[in-house]
Amino acid sequence: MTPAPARLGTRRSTMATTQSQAVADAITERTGVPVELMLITSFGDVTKAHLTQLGGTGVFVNALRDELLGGGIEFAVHSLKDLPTSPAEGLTLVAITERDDPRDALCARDGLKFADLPAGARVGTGSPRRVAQLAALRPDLDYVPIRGNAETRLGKIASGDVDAVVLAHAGLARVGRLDDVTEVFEPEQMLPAPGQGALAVECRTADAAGDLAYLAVVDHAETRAEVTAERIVLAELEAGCAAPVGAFAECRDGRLRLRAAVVAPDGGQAVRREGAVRIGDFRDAPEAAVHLGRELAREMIAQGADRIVAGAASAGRDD
Ligand SMILES: NCc1[nH]cc(CCC(=O)O)c1CC(=O)O
Repeated sequence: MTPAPARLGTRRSTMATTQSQAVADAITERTGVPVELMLITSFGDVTKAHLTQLGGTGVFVNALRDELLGGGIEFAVHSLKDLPTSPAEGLTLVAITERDDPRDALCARDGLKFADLPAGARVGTGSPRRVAQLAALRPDLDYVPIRGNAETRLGKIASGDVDAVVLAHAGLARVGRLDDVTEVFEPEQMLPAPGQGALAVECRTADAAGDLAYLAVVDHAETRAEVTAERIVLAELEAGCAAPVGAFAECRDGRLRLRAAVVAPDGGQAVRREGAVRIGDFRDAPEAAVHLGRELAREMIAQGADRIVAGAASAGRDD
């Protein structure tokens, strides 16, 4: 007997449907359960022009969560970095998938690298995290807010509105635009947003331990430990997705290494820290990740990171 299909709610954008379909395929392949994509239109999708004023990506997340709680879909796939750090009542992140390349990427005209951009060049990004870290490296460039999905933003290079844009490598991969990348930023230059590149599978809490427990087949323990540490830093700094906070953790050689930075909007002031813990047994990883993230955030606060976050709070949001 074929199991009943599970309904996966997704936004309509290319990035959303691509990542949802990839997760759907992985679930079907490993469990035999057919997954049906359900296209959900959110308020944010019909009022794109004013997304920054609406409160960033929250509107997209909320539309899917409303469908989950209302029973219209069984599960949803979100870009983890778009999810607030506080848990949603009645819902559970039943899986965190193995993350794609977590780094940010530069797409510039004429194949230019970041160092090749002439002084005064216009770089399109509305993300305070990206602007602050880039300004710390190149204060001579002009960082301009930009709206729309990845394809729209890349179009502004072709039209001459901007000389370059900075986007997540993972997102560019999902919309098939990696050919536009002229440089990938290493974590030493720019730390990604907490959770960047990872996808979160969310369902009703009652189903997570019951009928939909099989969704956990796409969970990836290393990624979960990494993004847990990163998101704890964000939560401890009481910073939302609009804050100039970069955090990047890596599981390697039995260790979990975490690097984080809080940078003032003009790049002038910064608090950067790194730390690591040995992880003997992967079952202990989530606890070790929480501890590592918390300690690092506290050290950063002691160095004034919370004041930089508060000072940047009036800036726009768009990561
Ligand atoms: N807020 C938009 C958003 N949410 C997730 C991604 C990229 C994919 C990812 O990080 O998983 C992007 C685009 C971008 O930042 O360039």
